[in-house]
Amino acid sequence: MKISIIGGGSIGLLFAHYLNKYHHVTLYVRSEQQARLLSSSGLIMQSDQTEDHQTIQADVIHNWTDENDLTILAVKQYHLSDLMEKLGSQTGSPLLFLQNGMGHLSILQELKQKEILLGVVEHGALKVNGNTVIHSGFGKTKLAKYKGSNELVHELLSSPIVNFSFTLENNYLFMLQEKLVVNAVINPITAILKIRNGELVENKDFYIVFQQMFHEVVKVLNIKDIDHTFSYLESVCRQTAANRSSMVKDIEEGRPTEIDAILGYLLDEARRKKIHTPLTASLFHLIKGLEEKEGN
Ligand SMILES: NC(=O)C1=CN([C@@H]2O[C@H](COP(=O)(O)OP(=O)(O)OC[C@H]3O[C@@H](n4cnc5c(N)ncnc54)[C@H](OP(=O)(O)O)[C@@H]3O)[C@@H](O)[C@H]2O)C=CC1
Ligand SMILES: CC(C)(CO)C(=O)C(=O)O
Repeated sequence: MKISIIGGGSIGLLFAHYLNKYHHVTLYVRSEQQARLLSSSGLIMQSDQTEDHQTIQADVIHNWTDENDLTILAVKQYHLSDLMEKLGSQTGSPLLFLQNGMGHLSILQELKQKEILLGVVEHGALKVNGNTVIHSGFGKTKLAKYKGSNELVHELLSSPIVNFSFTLENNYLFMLQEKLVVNAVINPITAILKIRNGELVENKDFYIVFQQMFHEVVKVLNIKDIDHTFSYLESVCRQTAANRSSMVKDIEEGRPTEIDAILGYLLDEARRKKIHTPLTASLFHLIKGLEEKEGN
């Protein structure tokens, strides 16, 4: 397949590395400098097991068109609004959105593309510089259809790429909600306390707040299988125990966080459903306050 990836950050570089092994990938980035670096020096992927260097096609976002089989959106939630005009001007090729949170659901309704997929990335990736990425956590990418046929999903599922598999989920809403629970509980609390993910389940007092937040979130999302969802949340927390969440890193590095698409989305839902969510509101404002204080 001819695949375009928009965004040369951690996830964009990771996806470009793996998909380029089996497909024809072009990476669209914001700066001329990064496009030149990738085109001239190639893309480097580092992990515990290996370091891999390959040539990659890269260009600036200005030159992106939908003359391809798939465009993958690998930017943060808060970057999407800037791309809407560009995505709206082309209506042909299918799109795959990989963002955490659920803020992007409302903008998908505005797009005319006939095929739209949603993805949940369970890998960990860390951009080192414009052409180097560390694959820090091995997982998989879950895909679900938002609209259109299943053909594209099956093409991706059948790409035999080592350490980079895709699975098909039946219901995009359940898929995004499950990840939202994880990000809504783990990210804000770890960012406020500046702790590793694992400390949430290791420290008995932090664990009380972890549970309280979980119960608020599942109530807003009207999740029925509470035991299964709590086990999933706890297992992610234990599997990523040594990690610092993306929100901790965003706050510390002075970048905006994805809090609007995570807790902001939940607060809107809570308001709409008239559900009282004092802890979600407090965590939301504490993160907003930290963003302001750290100049994010
Ligand atoms: N990193 C991870 O391990 C995981 C990330 N995710 C999710 O994946 C999404 C992407 O995250 P991540 O890759 O870490 O984020 P990064 O901040 O590392 O990368 C985002 C990239 O998007 C680029 N970008 C922004 N606007 C545009 C534009 N208009 N045109 C082209 N490029 C643009 C930025 O460019 P510039 O560098 O020029 O600013 C940046 O390189 C997020 O929603 C995140 O929550 C999910 C699971 C794991
Ligand atoms: C799963 C988790 C919490 C891993 O750190 C994550 O997705 C994040 O940090 O954004």
